[in-house]
Amino acid sequence: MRLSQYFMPILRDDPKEAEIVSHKLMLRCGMIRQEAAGSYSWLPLGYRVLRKIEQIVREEQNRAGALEVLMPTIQPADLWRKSGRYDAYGKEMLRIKDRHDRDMLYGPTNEEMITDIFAQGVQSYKDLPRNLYHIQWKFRDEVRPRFGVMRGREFLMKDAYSFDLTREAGQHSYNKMFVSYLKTFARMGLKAVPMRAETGPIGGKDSHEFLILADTGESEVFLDRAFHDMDWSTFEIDYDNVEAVAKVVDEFTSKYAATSEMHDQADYETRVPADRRVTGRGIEVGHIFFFGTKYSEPLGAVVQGPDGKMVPVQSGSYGIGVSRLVGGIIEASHDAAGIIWPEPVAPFRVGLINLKVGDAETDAACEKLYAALEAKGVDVLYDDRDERAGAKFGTMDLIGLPWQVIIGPRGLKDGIAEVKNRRTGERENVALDQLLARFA
Ligand SMILES: Nc1ncnc2c1ncn2[C@@H]1O[C@H](COS(=O)(=O)NC(=O)[C@@H](N)CS)[C@@H](O)[C@H]1O
Repeated sequence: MRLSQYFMPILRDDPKEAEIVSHKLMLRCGMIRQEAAGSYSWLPLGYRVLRKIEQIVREEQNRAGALEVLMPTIQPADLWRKSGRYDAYGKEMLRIKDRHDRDMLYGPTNEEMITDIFAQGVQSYKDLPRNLYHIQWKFRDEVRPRFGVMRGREFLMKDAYSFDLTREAGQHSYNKMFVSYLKTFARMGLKAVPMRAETGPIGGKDSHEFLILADTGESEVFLDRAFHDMDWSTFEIDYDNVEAVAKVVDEFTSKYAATSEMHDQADYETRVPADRRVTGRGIEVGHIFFFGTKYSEPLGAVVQGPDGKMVPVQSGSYGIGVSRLVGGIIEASHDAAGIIWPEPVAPFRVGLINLKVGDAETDAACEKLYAALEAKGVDVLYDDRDERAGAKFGTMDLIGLPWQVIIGPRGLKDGIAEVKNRRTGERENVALDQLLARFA
């Protein structure tokens, strides 16, 4: 992509309404624009990141055996009346009427709808287990939307729903989602620590939330430093191996980690030696629940068991804040100059900087590399604007692409370009004919 042809309205200064760094940087980089309280347009640079995060979530859900569907954002109120949540959900629910005066709502979540879909599609225990998920916009009329996309009113969520015959089988479905979350967040360069959690309006009694540590997190967390020493980005897992999956869950739940709502100081001091106690703040990027027959019973999601009797299925629901993650990753990965994108979610992998637009040799060298990178499918943003070098460096550091390739007349004399690693700041001179191999 040529920057001279892109749409990336950079702001020079921190917008006054932004309080936390991710909100400031997303506005300054022209990634989003606020349309209403808690509701944003995703501009090209931000939308590329959102789609990359969504795709990683999708791949790991599919790998865990979940099946992707897509349900509407607007739901009939009747389903919610059956479960009793229509009134219970409170003011967060955006209630609307259609032209025939029918009660409808903008879905804050989809337990009722997916259970109804499942109920009509499955009659026998032989069709279990199943896990259906979608990645869809939600609306929650938060009393105080803030921190940009972190606590929005319209936000993108992956929500998955599992269906099993027995509580024990349901536990394996829950455990598979637990493990898939560890892998999902690790692929984004995050260590999202699983913590026992409250179940709130979703219900049930088993629940874990996954938090990334960041000073601006809304949750206060207490954990064992041992988590930091674990590397969970590489482990492979056979999701069909019930014991192996349960073992990973045990490994991650045997260490102490709790938000303030669930924290027990005495237990903390007993289980975690003083030098390993870490407290801080965390951003909840995922939350999983097991709630048994809470929805299958009122919605009549029953199957014929092996003994011929009809039983309500055992269910859980599993959410990831896809749009929240864009802000969350910035909170966990930035410096004074701007964002530092982990490569798997970066909007572009390479920022190509032409230090002297108009200089024939420099233009030619940049065009050649740009075309070669594009031809190899490398996401490259080519800053071909007629701007001062300093401004170009500032912009590239601000938007946080993982790699910068800097080409100018001086370097060309020696047949080299400068390659800068945005995360480490390391600079390296690379021969022009070696550049493509570095990235392709
Ligand atoms: N107001 C919000 N803005 C942005 N992300 C949000 C918001 N509320 C929740 N999320 C994200 O969505 C995830 C799941 O939301 S939740 O309420 O915990 N869970 C559910 O809604 C269940 N139905 C899971 S399928 C949260 O972990 C959080 O990352």
